[in-house]
Amino acid sequence: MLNILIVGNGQCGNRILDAINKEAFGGKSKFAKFYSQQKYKSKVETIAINTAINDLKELSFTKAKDRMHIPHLHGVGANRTLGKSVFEENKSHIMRNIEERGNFDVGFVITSASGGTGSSFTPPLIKEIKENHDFPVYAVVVLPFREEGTLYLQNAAFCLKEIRDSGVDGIILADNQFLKQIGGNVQSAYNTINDMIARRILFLLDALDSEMMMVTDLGDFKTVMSGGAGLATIGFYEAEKGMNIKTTIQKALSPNGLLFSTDVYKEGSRAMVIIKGDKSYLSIDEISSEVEKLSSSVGHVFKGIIVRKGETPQVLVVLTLEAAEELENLYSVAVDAIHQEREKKTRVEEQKEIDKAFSQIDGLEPNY
Ligand SMILES: Nc1nc2c(ncn2[C@@H]2O[C@H](COP(=O)(O)OP(=O)(O)OP(=O)(O)O)[C@@H](O)[C@H]2O)c(=O)[nH]1
Repeated sequence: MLNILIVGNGQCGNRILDAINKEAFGGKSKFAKFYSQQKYKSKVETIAINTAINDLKELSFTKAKDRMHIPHLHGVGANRTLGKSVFEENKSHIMRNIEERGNFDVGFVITSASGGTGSSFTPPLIKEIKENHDFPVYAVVVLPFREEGTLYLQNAAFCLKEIRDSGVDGIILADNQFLKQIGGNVQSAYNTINDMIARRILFLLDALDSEMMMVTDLGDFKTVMSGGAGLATIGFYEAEKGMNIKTTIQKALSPNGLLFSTDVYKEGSRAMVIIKGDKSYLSIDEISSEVEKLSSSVGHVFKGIIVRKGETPQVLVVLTLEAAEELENLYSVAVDAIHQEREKKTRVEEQKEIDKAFSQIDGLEPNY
């Protein structure tokens, strides 16, 4: 049995964590958390951390003991410099909360890259965990819609770089912009995206702690995640009626299944393909031919099969990337955003000249 830590930082991280708890408690009901046992086979500890109390109150499936409020007005308003100093002031308190929960085999920290709290807490939190413990820690990072504004774009660029430099064992990317194809209004898109991420993480946990027909384990996951440029994404697909396993694997690797825009066959570095379902669907020949196709272009592919009586086949692919064109695009828009913010700041400085002009009449009265 694995001991797993999942931390959700900031509003986005909190909500994805809540979606994980919703799935794990098997719950549609808001009250599920009060009486149900988690469905996890592993021992999973979840902690939602936020500076904004209202974001924590909004959670429906995360127990009160798993919500950690770091008082700072109503969030840090997308200001990462402020966020970092709030983390520093509360670091020992946060680490104590984690440490009181025992030892872990693996940890996940979930955040948006672009807000204030999550994006500034996550890099130093991972650094702190890595310096004091020896379990692998993976970041699950949500990238912003590109039209959300310059502050969010510049935050995303700096946050990702800092997470990479934090000692993290790998970054799993999910991109709101790419996933917005799902449609609907923002709130329902968020819920759908959060459920998609939650489902993939729970499938992964299930697979890492399963007795499979063909085994993949935490060691294989670590090897996959250490490949490529330290970046990864996850694909998933549940077979539709009559769909064979070959097509289901292809769909998991296509834009239909991935959390981040990538051409798997061009940008992939290592992969882990896990197939779950009733034995009758699992044609070993079809599975092998698809896995071989993938390994001929990405290099090593670990394969795991979990036989579950009566279950519709589902495929999960963890894929590390050696290149990421979409991330390069994001950085080039972010650089423009950083320049825009800098110019704006200079303009504001110039406006201080206006203040100087006004101040010339301080203390004077009009004479008529
Ligand atoms: N997928 C997804 N993205 C979200 C959700 N909520 C917010 N975001 C995205 O997260 C980014 C904003 O970050 P938040 O997590 O809200 O900010 P925070 O970390 O709480 O920081 P502050 O509010 O600035 O203190 C934006 O890019 C949003 O699009 C959510 O529930 N799901």
